[in-house]
Amino acid sequence: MATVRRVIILGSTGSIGTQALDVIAANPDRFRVVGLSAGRNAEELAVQAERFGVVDTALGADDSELLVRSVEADVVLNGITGSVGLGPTLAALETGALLALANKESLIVGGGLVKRVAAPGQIVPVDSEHSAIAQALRAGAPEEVRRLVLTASGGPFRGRSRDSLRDVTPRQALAHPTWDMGLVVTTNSSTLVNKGLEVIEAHLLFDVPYDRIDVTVHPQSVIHSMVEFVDGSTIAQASPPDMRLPISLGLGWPDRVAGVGAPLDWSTAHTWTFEPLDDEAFPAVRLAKKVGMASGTYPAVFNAANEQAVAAFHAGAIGYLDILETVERVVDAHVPSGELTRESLVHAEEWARRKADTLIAAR
Ligand SMILES: NC(=O)C1=CN([C@@H]2O[C@H](COP(=O)(O)OP(=O)(O)OC[C@H]3O[C@@H](n4cnc5c(N)ncnc54)[C@H](OP(=O)(O)O)[C@@H]3O)[C@@H](O)[C@H]2O)C=CC1
Ligand SMILES: CC(=O)[C@@H](O)[C@H](O)COP(=O)(O)O
Ligand SMILES: [Mn+2]
Repeated sequence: MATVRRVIILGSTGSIGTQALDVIAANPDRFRVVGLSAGRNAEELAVQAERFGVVDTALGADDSELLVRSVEADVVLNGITGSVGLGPTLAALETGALLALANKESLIVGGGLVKRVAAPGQIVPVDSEHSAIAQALRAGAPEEVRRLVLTASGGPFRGRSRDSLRDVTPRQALAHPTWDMGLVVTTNSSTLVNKGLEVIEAHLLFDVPYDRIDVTVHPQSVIHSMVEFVDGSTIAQASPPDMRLPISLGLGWPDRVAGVGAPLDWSTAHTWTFEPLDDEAFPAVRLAKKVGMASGTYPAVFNAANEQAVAAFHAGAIGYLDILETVERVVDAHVPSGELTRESLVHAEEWARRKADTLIAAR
């Protein structure tokens, strides 16, 4: 019989956080919440703390980091949105707890810094594609892996030309076809920046070079990603689009949590389709690969510029196509300086946000 795992949930008021609490509430014999954190929503945090009998809570990224350092836990689920999750990610790794990582930005931005602190197997991906790959990798040895194939839903604007996207509204960008998620990741899915970030995330998690990581568009979001092996076999992970499955695997890794999600229904006819990514209409994946290969502070600059541009788009300050144009211009202007350290990262991120803000103000 497995022991009850003590879990800290960072970003507990968000999409990932609330679904994690659903999983835990349904499995009290497997998990117990010992810490909760949010950004600003103190009211909801207090309700959650009361419901789960949690004493230790935190608001903001710095306090989330302190919470992780001061409360003993077996698993830390980082469900914070944005690169502000880097401090809590590093703190969780330093405690030796398992890190169930939804906050992809912290790994992408921290890159080598995060990898240096992480013990082998300490980071368990919660992002659906990377959870799928982690599951598929159980089917073969690392040297037998030829290629990773990430699936992308294609977002709400799949099939459209770049020109036709000029006047799309925030409301349209938030109409994700298959997933119900927070504002930033949903917007990033529409621009395909999310897939670009996920390619970098896959490279960092699984040590596969960029020229062996592909993206295919799969609008149904049922195949969550695939691993191609050297003998030509491809292992895909399939399940209805429901984040409670990868969240439960993140919390219980390497064990599965029974009954957490509905399985696929084979009694009705249905079709899964795949199509190539339209790089002209959606250049984000190409740009992200370039940034990932450049490594160092480039991924942090890419992400910070995108965070600024996404916020500006939702504030009505720029148009939809300006998001990626801003990111591209900031990346092009970046001059990396020396070794990757926490300080050089902070410096590069601050520079990227200022540069993006200047470009946004000039629109
Ligand atoms: N939602 C999903 O299905 C998926 C999400 N992800 C990734 O998971 C992460 C979370 O996404 P999602 O749950 O959708 O986002 P949400 O916007 O729904 O939730 C974000 C959470 O982070 C908290 N937060 C925001 N800023 C801070 C801060 N400065 N310090 C501490 N906490 C903060 C928010 O608190 P408050 O409510 O107080 O603002 C909230 O709890 C992202 O990295 C995303 O890319 C990956 C795959 C799927
Ligand atoms: C559920 C999840 O993991 C999201 O990151 C998802 O990938 C978004 O969908 P697309 O980016 O494929 O549109
Ligand atoms: Mn994903």
